[in-house]
Amino acid sequence: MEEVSSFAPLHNHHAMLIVKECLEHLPEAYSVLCFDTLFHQTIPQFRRQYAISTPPHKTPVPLVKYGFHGLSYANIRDQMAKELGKAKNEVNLVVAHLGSGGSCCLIQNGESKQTTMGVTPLEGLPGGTRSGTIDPSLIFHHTPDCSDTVKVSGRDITKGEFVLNKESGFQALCGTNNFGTITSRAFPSSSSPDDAPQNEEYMAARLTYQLYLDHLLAVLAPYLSHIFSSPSNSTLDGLVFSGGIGEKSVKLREDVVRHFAWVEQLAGTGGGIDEGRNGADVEGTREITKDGSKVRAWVVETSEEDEMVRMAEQELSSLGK
Ligand SMILES: Nc1ncnc2c1ncn2[C@@H]1O[C@H](COP(=O)(O)OP(=O)(O)O)[C@@H](O)[C@H]1O
Ligand SMILES: CC(=O)OP(=O)(O)O
Ligand SMILES: [Mg+2]
Repeated sequence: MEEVSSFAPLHNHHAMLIVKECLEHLPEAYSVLCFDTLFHQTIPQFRRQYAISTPPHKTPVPLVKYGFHGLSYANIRDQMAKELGKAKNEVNLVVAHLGSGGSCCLIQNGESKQTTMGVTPLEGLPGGTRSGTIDPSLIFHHTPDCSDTVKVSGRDITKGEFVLNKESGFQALCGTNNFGTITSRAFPSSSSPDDAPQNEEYMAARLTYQLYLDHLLAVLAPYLSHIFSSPSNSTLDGLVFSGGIGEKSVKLREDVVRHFAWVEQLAGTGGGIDEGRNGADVEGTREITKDGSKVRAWVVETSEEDEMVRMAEQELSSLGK
């Protein structure tokens, strides 16, 4: 595990510190490691493979897509199956887990079939301080000494990874990594579109919001079409919003769902976003689109902790403990 720490520099090192503390202070306890990548083992090989040669040196793990937020996706899949009264292996979902790092997952028949994060959590959507997918060559021009290392929290990390993980994303675009702040700057509630402020802060927030929405739609559209066009003619059970941004940003959910209004028009459902449901100040799993919508959208409060408890209980009961 030490060896793979560098693959998720914002996460694995801290996870390793917890593992060490547990081993040291709870030596009698039975430890269960819950991997955030496990849920994505069902992604087909052609989507896991990168079109690059095998490196000449040995790497701790093969350089393929692993995906992350798997604990969250498993928990959301289970919550949605319960909500819909379906078996877990029958649900078809497109899930957006949007937190300080964001990713999306295509879930068909209860299994992950594609996700946006890759060999590390950097690929895919931009995040609070992460670049997300960029032209890989850009970093050599931006930080010519990108393979030199810097010390972060007492360990070495390449300058390139530091820039891409910690000095990019929303923070780099508009000076804050909080999407709530970005939305309130970009859409000040008091002003009409005609007298919206044209200052730098407003413009930067606006650009960040547009960029994020655009990246998100560029992922969600093909994921939805995978479900609608599947040979088994399966139905979409939900477009799910989750994570801090997905659970809290009424505006982003509305803009995403409105983008798919054409699906409702073609199908003649009269469906789409239900402003009352979307804006309601309630907690827990709920649908936010009108009854009869073809793209049924939901908010699901994810719990990676619940999924870890479930995995640990399953492991212990299989051992008769
Ligand atoms: N009111 C809000 N509206 C939109 N986004 C919000 C709001 N409050 C917090 N957020 C976003 O939620 C993010 C945290 O999400 P969370 O899933 O808890 O992140 P983490 O990836 O750290 O687990 C914050 O970084 C912020 O961008
Ligand atoms: C795996 C990952 O990127 O998690 P988070 O988005 O919570 O940082
Ligand atoms: Mg999180």
